[in-house]
Amino acid sequence: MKVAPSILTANFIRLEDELKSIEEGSDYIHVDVMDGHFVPNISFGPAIVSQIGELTKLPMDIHLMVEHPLDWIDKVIFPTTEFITIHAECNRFKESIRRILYLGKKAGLAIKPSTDVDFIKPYLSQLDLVLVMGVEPGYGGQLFIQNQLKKIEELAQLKEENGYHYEIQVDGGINVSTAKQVKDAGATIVVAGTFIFNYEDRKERIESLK
Ligand SMILES: O=C(CO)[C@@H](O)[C@H](O)COP(=O)(O)O
Repeated sequence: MKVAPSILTANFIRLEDELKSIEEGSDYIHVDVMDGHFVPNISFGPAIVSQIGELTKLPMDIHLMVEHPLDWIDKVIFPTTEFITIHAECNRFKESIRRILYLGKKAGLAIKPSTDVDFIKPYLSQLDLVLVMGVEPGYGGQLFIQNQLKKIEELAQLKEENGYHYEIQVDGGINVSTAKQVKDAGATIVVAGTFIFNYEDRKERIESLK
């Protein structure tokens, strides 16, 4: 299981130390950009994403929770940007996937808890990552919605049957118990915020998820 700590829950006053504290054992840093429209919350914009990229050697896994991703994608292309994930529920998501791939980055597509896998089936062959939200996007610290496990199983089956290459990422409500459940269902990357950043021993927390 790959682990991507979500920087949303970190203490931004001590950003550099927070980033250093999760480097060992992590595979990516998950960076949530929120515009206050697609989700009710506002996080930070491209200037902070750029600084995060400079402060850690971890590749950035950028999750755009924004209504108009085409206005944002070009602004979050940095040397360490690995994935850019946009939502299937946002505006012009098909063009957005094309734009991410055109710019040479890996493309992810996220689905909210109420969106079915059927809706994104036609695009799966192009994707490097599918993100199944375990909670309603917008805030850390929520409980994992159990019926999302079926979607992970469905995505794992479609991947196997068709030889697709996407990672199956799960974000929201991840702890040791839900990480085991999503792994058994077929997830390959977990994103965790409060489970890692609300505790002193981050290395131990990351290892427990792996
Ligand atoms: O995208 C989001 C929330 O919308 C997440 O990345 C959260 O930051 C995860 O937080 P926890 O549920 O792990 O506390």
